[in-house]
Amino acid sequence: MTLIDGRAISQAILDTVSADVAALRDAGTTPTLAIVVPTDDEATAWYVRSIVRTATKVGVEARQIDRHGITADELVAELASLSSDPGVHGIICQTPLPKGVTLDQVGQHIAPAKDVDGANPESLGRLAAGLPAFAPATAQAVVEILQRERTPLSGVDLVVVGRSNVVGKPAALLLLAENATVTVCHSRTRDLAAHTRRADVLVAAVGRAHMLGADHVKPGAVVIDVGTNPTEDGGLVGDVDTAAVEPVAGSITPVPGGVGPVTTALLLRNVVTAARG
Ligand SMILES: Nc1nc(=O)c2c([nH]1)NC[C@@H]1CN(c3ccc(C(=O)N[C@@H](CCC(=O)O)C(=O)O)cc3)C=[N+]21
Repeated sequence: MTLIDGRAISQAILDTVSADVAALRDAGTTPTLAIVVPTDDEATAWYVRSIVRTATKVGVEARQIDRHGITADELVAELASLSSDPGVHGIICQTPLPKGVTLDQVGQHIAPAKDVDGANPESLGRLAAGLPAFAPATAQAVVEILQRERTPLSGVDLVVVGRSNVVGKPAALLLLAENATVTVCHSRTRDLAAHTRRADVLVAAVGRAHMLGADHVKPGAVVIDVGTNPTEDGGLVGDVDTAAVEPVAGSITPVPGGVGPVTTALLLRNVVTAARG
């Protein structure tokens, strides 16, 4: 069993991003990411700090816009204003959103050219149609890890557990584009284990701590654990019970140290892509 090193993959991506940022800066453009923070949620605050820290390291300017408890109308106005600001290349609006506000509602006000976390439904539609678009960074991270681990994808049985617009659905679309035979399972799926046990590649994106155990995994399978579920003692666990699955799987991404760091690196890579225009 191999533990996949997400931090090393993240660093490799960031090395390329750093060089690309330096070239853009030499040409007179400072890649700039606007981070709209509509919540004072602690996990979100951690993620925002981590984006700002990593952005600073690679030379991307991170503009943090704290708007705790913002209304839907105000958020729409903020996103529209950033969309037309020529000094801003990428926009991410952190979730969770204030009560009564949904990402579907506000995401459409992020210009697709700046939609570096794939929040605009138009970006998801373009992805489905095979047109150039930004996918949510977490969904991209799943594919990037599999490619860097040289996991064959063409024709393989691949199961995604979870169908959210931010992870499961876009990950399934990206993996379909890699010619995997993709099955999407979800909360209404009958006999989940019967599906997941057939998977050469298993992607867990449900958001429930340790939901998948040894019984769900095919011997030798590659397991990508997207879950970042906070524990009572302030730690973080995945959707997969890693200790239980270790003797069965061929390789697995740990939590922490797996998909999370790669997500942040790809968000910044997307900002560079957006800044190139
Ligand atoms: N619009 C939007 N897009 C997001 O992608 C998004 C969001 N909102 N809201 C919050 C969640 C959370 N999230 C994480 C990303 C990286 C780590 C990460 O890198 N975690 C480290 C360790 C953290 C620790 O040890 O506490 C790791 O997994 O190794 C965690 C969580 C992205 N989110």
